[in-house]
Amino acid sequence: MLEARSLAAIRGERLVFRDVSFSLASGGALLLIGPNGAGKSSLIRLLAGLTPPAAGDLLWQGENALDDPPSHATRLCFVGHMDAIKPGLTVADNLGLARKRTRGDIIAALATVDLDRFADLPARLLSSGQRRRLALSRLALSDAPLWLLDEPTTGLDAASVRRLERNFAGHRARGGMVIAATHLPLDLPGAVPFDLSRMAA
Ligand SMILES: Nc1ncnc2c1ncn2[C@@H]1O[C@H](COP(=O)(O)OP(=O)(O)OP(=O)(O)O)[C@@H](O)[C@H]1O
Repeated sequence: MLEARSLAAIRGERLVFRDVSFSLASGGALLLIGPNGAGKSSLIRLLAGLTPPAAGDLLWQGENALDDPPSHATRLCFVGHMDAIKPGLTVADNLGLARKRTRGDIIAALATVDLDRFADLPARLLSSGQRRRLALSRLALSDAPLWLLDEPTTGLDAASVRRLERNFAGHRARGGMVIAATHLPLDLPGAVPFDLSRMAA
């Protein structure tokens, strides 16, 4: 169970949102919505432990999640809106960077985004949508229960969006959780839409 209690975020000198509270159980999903600047990315980064909250608490199984950042990092997989891809490496080697992976694991992860046939291509040759798919393939290599995604479908074609939705459904069926910030329609059955514009400070 992930629980946010009265979270607030300051970016620069400005209080972006306050009083953000929600809880998410195993298998659950939350869709962060709101206009540009509402604080969706700021909240995702806060949930990922990348920036500290200005106020409030984040709990994981009832314990303060941010007291121990390395442990928090092991329970989540964050895919930001920047793709964080090394253009000089092959598609497959981009996935082998974080931890030692078998070639089989990497190809299987690439197959979840239909990029396996590009495994040995230099990543700089990928199109923008393909780069996005490569970034998203990291989800399949992660054992983390909490997936945090910032604008995951930007630049994806319709088939890739459907594939990602199936990957989300599979993760949730295995007890995982998905939190995604998006401006685009995303089929996350049963997801609670969370409108950050209501939380503007
Ligand atoms: N590093 C930063 N320094 C100062 N201000 C920042 C920083 N990052 C974000 N902000 C400000 O915080 C506010 C919220 O930004 P954020 O990126 O969280 O919004 P968002 O809802 O994700 O927007 P978008 O829909 O455009 O992606 C904005 O006013 C932005 O200018």
